Amino acid sequence: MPFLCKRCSRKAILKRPKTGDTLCKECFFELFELEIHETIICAKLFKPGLKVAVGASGGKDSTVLAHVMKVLNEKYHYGIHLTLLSVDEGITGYRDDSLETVKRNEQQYELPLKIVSYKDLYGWSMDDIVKQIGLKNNCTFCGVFRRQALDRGATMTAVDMILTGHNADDIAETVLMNLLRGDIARLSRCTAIITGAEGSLPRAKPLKYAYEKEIVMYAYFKKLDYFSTECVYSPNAYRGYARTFLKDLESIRPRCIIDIIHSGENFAIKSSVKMAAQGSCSRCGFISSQEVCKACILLDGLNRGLPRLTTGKMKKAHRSFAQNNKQENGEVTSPAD
Ligand SMILES: Nc1ncnc2c1ncn2[C@@H]1O[C@H](COP(=O)(O)OP(=O)(O)OP(=O)(O)O)[C@@H](O)[C@H]1O
Repeated sequence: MPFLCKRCSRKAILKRPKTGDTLCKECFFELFELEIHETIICAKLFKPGLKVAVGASGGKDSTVLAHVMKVLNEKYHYGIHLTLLSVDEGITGYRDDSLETVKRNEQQYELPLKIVSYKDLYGWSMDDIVKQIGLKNNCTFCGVFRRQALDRGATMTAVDMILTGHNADDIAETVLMNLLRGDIARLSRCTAIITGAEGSLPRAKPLKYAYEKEIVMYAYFKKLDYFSTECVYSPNAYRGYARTFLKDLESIRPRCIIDIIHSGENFAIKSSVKMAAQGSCSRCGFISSQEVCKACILLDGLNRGLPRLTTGKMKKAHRSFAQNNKQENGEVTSPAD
């Protein structure tokens, strides 16, 4: 006997990873989109007229996000102006191919696309950086530069908010990683649906409760055009451990992903714990919790031929930056003078 859809009694074609319910394709699409809509409404993410950029990498998450945002904006009349924003990190054989996908998405979804590149913004592509520093630690440069490049691209196109395709699995992994590292500051903000609202460009994660497996199913059944290759410059090893652990937990108890996110949301941090205040970088003006942001410190290390200095202890890198800055401004004389 065929399985029937739990909602409408038509023939079911899938079992929802999140709940175990058997569903037909139409009910799955409806529920998947409705849950994202409810996440958006509960968090009061949008006001009519808001200019919103979807951080579009061409991968499954951001492609599904762009598609669903377009559907929901029309269906529920959010009144927001959607665009696509891509960062070209300059990774041959990876980002060049995925950007081709984003360019097709631009046509398919009729959304304007802006691409910013590391080469233009920083003078270095990831291919250049890896040539300089090798494969170890290159993710540090890529992650820090990408974060800022999205802010820079958003400023250039005058958008009010950036959406990223972080999904429930990503967030649960991040909770686990921050717990294991004892990083209270990040733990306190990694489950927030919206971050950076004070003084900097807000970023939101509408897929925060969407399971990765369901995102893949949605993309597959909707026949969305996305790019599915891993970065050629090695995955983030530490996240890999958290991912494997989470997948093992999920195979025993699928709810564990949502449970970990809810636990993260309910952490109470003592008011006496000192948190770094977010301000702006004295050099580039973009968001920073230090006087000079990490992107400027990393770039300074690259430009001075000392990139490894900046992948060790950040205090040392900040000291070296300050010393070099003083010398450049003639405030101190070097021992050779
Ligand atoms: N090069 C990029 N340009 C624009 N946005 C990006 C880029 N890389 C990542 N993002 C944004 O950050 C989110 C998380 O990226 P990450 O690479 O950690 O995850 P992912 O699971 O591979 O996402 P995706 O499937 O969308 O590629 C993406 O969904 C996207 O919104």
